[in-house]
Amino acid sequence: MIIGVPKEIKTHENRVALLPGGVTEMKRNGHKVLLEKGAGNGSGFKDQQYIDAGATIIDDVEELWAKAEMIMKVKEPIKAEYSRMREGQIIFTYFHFAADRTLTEKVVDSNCVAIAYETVEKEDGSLPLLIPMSEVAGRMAAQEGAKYLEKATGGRGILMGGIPGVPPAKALVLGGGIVGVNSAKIAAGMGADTTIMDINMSRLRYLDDVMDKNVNTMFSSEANIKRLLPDVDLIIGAVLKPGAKAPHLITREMLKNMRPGTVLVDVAIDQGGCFETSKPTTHDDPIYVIDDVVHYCVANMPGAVPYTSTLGLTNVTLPYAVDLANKGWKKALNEDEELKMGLNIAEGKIVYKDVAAAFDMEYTSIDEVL
Ligand SMILES: NC(=O)C1=CN([C@@H]2O[C@H](COP(=O)(O)OP(=O)(O)OC[C@H]3O[C@@H](n4cnc5c(N)ncnc54)[C@H](O)[C@@H]3O)[C@@H](O)[C@H]2O)C=CC1
Ligand SMILES: CC(=O)C(=O)O
Ligand SMILES: [Mg+2]
Repeated sequence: MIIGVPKEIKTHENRVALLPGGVTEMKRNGHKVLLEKGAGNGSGFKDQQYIDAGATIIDDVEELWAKAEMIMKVKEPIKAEYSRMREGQIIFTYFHFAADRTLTEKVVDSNCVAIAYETVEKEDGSLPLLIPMSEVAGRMAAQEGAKYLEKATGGRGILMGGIPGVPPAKALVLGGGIVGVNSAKIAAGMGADTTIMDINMSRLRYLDDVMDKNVNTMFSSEANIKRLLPDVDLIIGAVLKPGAKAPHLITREMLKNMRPGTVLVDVAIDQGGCFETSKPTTHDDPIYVIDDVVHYCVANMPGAVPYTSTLGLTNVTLPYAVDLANKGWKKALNEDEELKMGLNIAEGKIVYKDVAAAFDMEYTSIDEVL
């Protein structure tokens, strides 16, 4: 199979979908890799390393998309890329369809095969291709939160850990999954008095067992959230129902109950965001203020630490990509339930229920396309 790896073009997105070692692995399996010139630069991997591994460097991105039978990317295709997607082509990347109707419609119209990293799912419900990026974004969320709590960046001017004689900041983490546990770890490590909320009681029991002393757990409900709002400094949004649009746990009205300079970091923004007032921002211009509350809503947080993120991502995506290349998408998905969960749209049909539901579009059972 011919595999194409374009350079990411989203603002400050420096990750790349395949490492030189991945090229070697693809070649060993009889495949050909086309890499867009400079695609690995942002993560510290030079064209020459890819050439040495056996890749062909392509200068013209249109040519790369036209020739590739499978595109491996990091972020969802954006406007400039819509016209490049084509019938029968496998696109293996993050899509986050439920947050983006236009993208959903463009992918349907293209008749390509969209396999989304974020919905590949193991039997135990874990999301193996999302986990490493959630680990990165979770850890970053606490450090970005600490930064924007500084007065000069619009925050309340409170130090996360306080000092002897002065209490620390209070952090609230909504969702105790991978983003949640990682952000709570860092926030608590900085000394913040941290609360994690979730609707999954077994998860709360686990977190209660393993987290530091300055982390409390609380059942997630509107009443409990409202109770904490007047007193928290930092809120991290980390909820997820795989593939679906995120629920709004904090409404615009509720911002009035917060102190000026409170910081919201909405990591769930890639699925539409869990605060009503969230809208996607970029690393160029990451925050905005509504009712004196600072909002940080960057949809590709891991793009800021591309060395760590590219290694973390490609560690987990490569085996699935090799399988897709070796078998073709239908056979690979039919033989692997985990990968099958990744198929969102194929041949113009939406086969992931929560994506169709997000836009009231037609849903087709996956077995009809496989
Ligand atoms: N902005 C960015 O750059 C990035 C965003 N993400 C996003 O972060 C979000 C969280 O991802 P993960 O932690 O990996 O998911 P996860 O599945 O590990 O955890 C989600 C948690 O939310 C809980 N939850 C669901 N509804 C809830 C509610 N109403 N109240 C409280 N908790 C609730 C679930 O029980 C689960 O424990 C996803 O939308 C993911 O795509 C992940 C990586 C990077
Ligand atoms: C998961 C995701 O959206 C990202 O890594 O950018
Ligand atoms: Mg994202």
